[in-house]
Amino acid sequence: MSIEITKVTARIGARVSGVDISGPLAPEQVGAIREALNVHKALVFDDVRLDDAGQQAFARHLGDLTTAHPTVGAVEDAPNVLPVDSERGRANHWHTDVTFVLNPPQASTLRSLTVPPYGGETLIANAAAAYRDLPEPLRRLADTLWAEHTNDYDYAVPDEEIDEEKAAQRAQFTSITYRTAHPVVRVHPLTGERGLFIGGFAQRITGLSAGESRKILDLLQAYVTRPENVLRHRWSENQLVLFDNRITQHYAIDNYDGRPRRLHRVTVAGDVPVGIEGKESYSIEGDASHYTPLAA
Ligand SMILES: O=C(O)CCC(=O)C(=O)O
Ligand SMILES: [Fe+2]
Repeated sequence: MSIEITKVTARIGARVSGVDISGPLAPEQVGAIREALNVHKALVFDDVRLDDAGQQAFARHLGDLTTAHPTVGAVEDAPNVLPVDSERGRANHWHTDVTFVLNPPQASTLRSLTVPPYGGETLIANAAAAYRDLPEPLRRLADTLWAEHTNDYDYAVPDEEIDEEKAAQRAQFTSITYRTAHPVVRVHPLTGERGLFIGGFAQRITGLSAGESRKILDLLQAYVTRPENVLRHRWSENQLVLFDNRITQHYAIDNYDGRPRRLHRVTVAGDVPVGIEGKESYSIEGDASHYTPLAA
């Protein structure tokens, strides 16, 4: 059996077959998966027979795991597994996972447990294609910018949707404030590819006012979310999606009428981002070393 990679769209996403990720993997198989991830940014594995331990073991092939989340609790008896449950909040905003810490996860895995009968797709965008799409003057501007990412910002939730439980979840999410400055254009450490590294936790462009920051971030973000740069993944049960968190953003569409939807997330610890001039991200507030070991 040899690994087969089949593109899902021109710019992002591929299905991987010919490898059983529930068992031990040979170094060549891990190498082929890593290579496919570098090229396609998001990989879909169908009919996986994994439990939490198996998902953790698979993710560990790519590096050390983070604990489930800096501030949100793990699945019982699985400290590296974050429950992604429609009951516990919905990630229907564009983001890159946990970019408010100094070394955000390099990769995320999502495994489907319960899939709603309709809707509930995950959008995943290629932030490198977005960077390449920028007209030259905007690319030159982006190259010079840094952004502050934080978990503590003004999440817009309509008042009628705030109930006690949601307020408690929000309080837990922001129970420790993190703030980190990252380059707006990040160089991928394995491929040298440049990508826009912004997303929902990027709230402020260093040196600009909040209002100016919003305009610049919105302008750049529009290139990330261009339909050509986005994979719309429709879940079926027992799938695993692996995406490169260094060079993508994602969005969980809230279009399933509150029907049950449950995924489990395991993330792989990442490196400290580096900008095009070799300068590293720096922490402004909050030490997340308990959450994510610094990957070598
Ligand atoms: O529910 C999804 O499809 C994605 C959830 C998400 O963004 C996350 O867990 O990081
Ligand atoms: Fe996410």
